[in-house]
Amino acid sequence: MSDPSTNPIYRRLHRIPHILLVLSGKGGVGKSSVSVQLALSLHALPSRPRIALLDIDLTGPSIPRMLHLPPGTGVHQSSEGWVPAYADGEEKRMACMSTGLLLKRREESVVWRGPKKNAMIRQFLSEVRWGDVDWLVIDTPPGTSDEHLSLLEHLSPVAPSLSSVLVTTPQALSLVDCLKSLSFTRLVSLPLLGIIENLSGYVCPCCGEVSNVFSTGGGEDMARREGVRFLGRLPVDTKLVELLDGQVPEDTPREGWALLEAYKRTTTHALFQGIVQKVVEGAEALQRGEAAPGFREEDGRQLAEAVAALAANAQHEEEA
Ligand SMILES: Nc1ncnc2c1ncn2[C@@H]1O[C@H](COP(=O)(O)OP(=O)(O)OP(=O)(O)O)[C@@H](O)[C@H]1O
Repeated sequence: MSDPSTNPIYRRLHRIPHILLVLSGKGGVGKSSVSVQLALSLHALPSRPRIALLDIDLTGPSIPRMLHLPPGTGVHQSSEGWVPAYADGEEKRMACMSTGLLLKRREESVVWRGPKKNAMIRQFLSEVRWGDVDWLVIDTPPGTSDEHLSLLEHLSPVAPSLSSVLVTTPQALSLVDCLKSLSFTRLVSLPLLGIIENLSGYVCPCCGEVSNVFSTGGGEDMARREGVRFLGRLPVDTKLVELLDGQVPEDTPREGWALLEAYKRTTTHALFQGIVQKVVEGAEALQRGEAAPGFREEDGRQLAEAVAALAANAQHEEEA
């Protein structure tokens, strides 16, 4: 086996204790907003961890908009690699990198084929100067695409730090795709910390009360059936949308990071506390060598070996 210290991705990432992939079977279920909320909620922990948020949704990057970072903000080249943008000002505990930050205008489209996407993912993993971060949260594209395979191939030298969470909505169509993503995590031996059910119920914009006007519970049922941990349910919250669309309410206290302060005042933030606690517990248990609940490798292979087998199979099918 080759010496991992010669691998630029290993050298850049091997000191990060927790690398968390946010997955969803389907587009539009709220994966990016969950990634941002995970990053914000981790940032707000009393232990004051340092967070890096990497947007691998290369052609549909929404993280910069949600973090209120306009194109071109902060990202620049230095002799030691790309310096990421910081969303929390001088505190510099929330670093972000995304193709959205490299564009000149937000409306600019990114039309790339597989090899260019693969090269960009590699660059993001090997060339960004994250510094000593405690959590690297990676927002991935929906489904189980070429990008996922590239990402896991590149990340296999740091496999012991990897885990994932899966976002779904309660509707049957989303749940079917969620099950496909769940089986993907097993196929590649990627530990899954659990399932989050988003857009489940509704927060009254006037009183903040949560009601179940739509179907709920599908994600929880699936988690139970599959023996996977259910991390929690997040309702439709109009205040959250306004915030992630770039509007910090007028009455937000001005000390501290305005986005985080405004987020802490949403109903969803209160509900997210339980989720982030379970994520931290799950990731720390993994670090101690315990298996994630319901985690089973499809055929007993370790991540690197399983990803290599899947990539070889994909190549074989392309050539056939
Ligand atoms: N709990 C929620 N309450 C209200 N709106 C939400 C919630 N979660 C997500 N949204 C909104 O739904 C839209 C889609 O969310 P988001 O971009 O996070 O989905 P996604 O799964 O990442 O989509 P894509 O597949 O396009 O990357 C956004 O406008 C977001 O603000």
